[in-house]
Amino acid sequence: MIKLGVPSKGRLMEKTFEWFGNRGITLKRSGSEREYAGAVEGAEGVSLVLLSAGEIPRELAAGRIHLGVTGSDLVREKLADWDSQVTSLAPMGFGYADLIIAVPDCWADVDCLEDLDAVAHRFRATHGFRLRIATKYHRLVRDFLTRQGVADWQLVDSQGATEGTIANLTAEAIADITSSGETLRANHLKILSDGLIHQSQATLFAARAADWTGQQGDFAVLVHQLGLDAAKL
Ligand SMILES: Nc1ncnc2c1ncn2[C@@H]1O[C@H](COP(=O)(O)OP(=O)(O)OP(=O)(O)O)[C@@H](O)[C@H]1O
Ligand SMILES: O=P(O)(O)OC[C@H]1O[C@H](OP(=O)(O)OP(=O)(O)O)[C@H](O)[C@@H]1O
Repeated sequence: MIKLGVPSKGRLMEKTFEWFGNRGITLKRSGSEREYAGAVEGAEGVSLVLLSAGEIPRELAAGRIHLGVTGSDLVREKLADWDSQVTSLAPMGFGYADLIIAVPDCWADVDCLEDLDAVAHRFRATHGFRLRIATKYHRLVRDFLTRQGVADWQLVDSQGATEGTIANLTAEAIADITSSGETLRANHLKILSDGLIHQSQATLFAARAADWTGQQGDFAVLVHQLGLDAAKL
């Protein structure tokens, strides 16, 4: 069987079911409301595995699932050298979110990364420690700031309510995803003009490490059914 990993709850799950449904494949949760079992109708040799969106990158990398739907941000964050481990088969047109760097609105002289670099330098000289950026996207933020030549910062881990860390005095800046911008506005934060790290959306990925032996026939049919460009595979 081709194992397809799909987010187990919320809008990502609903939109994923809709995306496959529009292509003639019915995915559904089977069993009770709280049971994480799934069923597939309309595609031969495909089984459904319901997983946390955040765990799907690791399951793909380990080859425990052949295909998986999750945010492109999560794959880049959780997998070192992600494109050597998975192939991106199709952006799915939902689950849009931007990973950005934001600072307090009241930092009138900080609008871009160059300003942040200058402030971070002064901050370290004044306070004796590096300016703190709260995030759960450690790999993506570290790589981005290093590439952009910003120095004198440190990352502090925040697994949720990240925009609140500044008011709580545990960070000076944040890096988090935003979609409507409401949370940033409510917490009096502004995005740096060149602070966009990644534009994420739900994406269908294939695992390079999965055992594809004997799955090629069913996979070829699935690729056709989903309208994927076979030449890209
Ligand atoms: N407004 C939003 N808030 C949170 N995540 C969003 C939003 N818009 C899109 N996303 C995307 O949804 C994905 C995160 O989904 P979700 O929070 O269900 O994952 P998770 O961290 O595995 O959750 P859990 O561990 O609670 O199961 C990310 O790829 C993220 O970019
Ligand atoms: O731009 P917006 O539409 O306001 O959305 C962005 C917010 O949504 C996410 O939080 P989530 O609700 O997943 O909770 P979290 O604090 O646990 O990350 C994200 O971490 C932001 O806080």
